[in-house]
Amino acid sequence: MKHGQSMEFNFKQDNFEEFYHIGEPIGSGQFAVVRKCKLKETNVEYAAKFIKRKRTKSSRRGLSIEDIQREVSILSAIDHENIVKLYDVYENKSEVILVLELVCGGELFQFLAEREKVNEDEAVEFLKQILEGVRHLHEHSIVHLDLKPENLMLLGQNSTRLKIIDFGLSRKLDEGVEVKDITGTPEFVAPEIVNYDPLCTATDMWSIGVITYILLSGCSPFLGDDKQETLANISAVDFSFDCEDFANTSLLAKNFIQGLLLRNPNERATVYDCLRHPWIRPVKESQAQC
Ligand SMILES: COc1cc(-c2ccc3ncc(-c4cccc([C@@H](O)NCCN(C)C)c4)n3n2)ccc1O
Repeated sequence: MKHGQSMEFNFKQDNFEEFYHIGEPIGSGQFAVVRKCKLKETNVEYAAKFIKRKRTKSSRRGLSIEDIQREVSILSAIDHENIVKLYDVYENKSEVILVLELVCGGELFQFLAEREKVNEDEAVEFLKQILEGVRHLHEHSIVHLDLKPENLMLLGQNSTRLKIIDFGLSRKLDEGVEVKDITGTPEFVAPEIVNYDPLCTATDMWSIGVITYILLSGCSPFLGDDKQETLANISAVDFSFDCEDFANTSLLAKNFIQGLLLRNPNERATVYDCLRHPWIRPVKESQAQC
């Protein structure tokens, strides 16, 4: 597959169970369940995302084939070590089944929950992987729009290698086509989502700012007592580093977060700015420019 060229997937009409053993459920989304599965021919394990199809256009249950094709088209256009891979697609009357790279180290969220927070060196190692994966997306004019710890998964039980999953809200930014009215999880959405303004790559960068804040403190910067309060805090960009958990956090780390949690998307650090930020890529003595 050439760089940037979508690998077109013809949705296979074969009976999925003829080729795969279906295993236990490992996760779920609104109209989807993710199960382990094993290819009979090779015994290799995969993740299978079973997506319920709308039966009629007016149905409120299930996803339209257009929404499903959008995720397949996006997943098939990307190939990066920090983004989950799509291998095959099957369909029947009621479901579309995405055969994906199995990521079985659990959600970064769980890793964090067991540790409450991580030290700055560990946070930087996770963030470098997130930024490299998001750089690949943004270079292909793709925005994820649902970046949060639950969608950042560790490859294996004792691995700190990270994969971005769940492209159900992701979009290709086509020239001159405004992307609006998409809502991820309130805690992580940018002000432009709250205000129904056009979305862009900077929308993902805001979420990375929220994820970094949580990684370093275990606190969520805009979380209110309810959804309305959370969205009001986001719209007002009302956050601080007062949380006692920031007492020992470096100024560079706070500067990194402040460069992302800015109301104006045009002022926010890009993924390139973040990869060059001295907190992420410290300038070694020998490299110091005189
Ligand atoms: C849920 O949607 C997707 C899941 C995946 C995916 C790929 C490989 C893989 N290995 C393990 C899992 C997995 C394991 C536990 C939970 C989940 C998922 O359901 N949780 C994501 C949370 N999201 C729904 C907020 C997914 N996955 N999920 C890929 C694309 C998706 O759109």
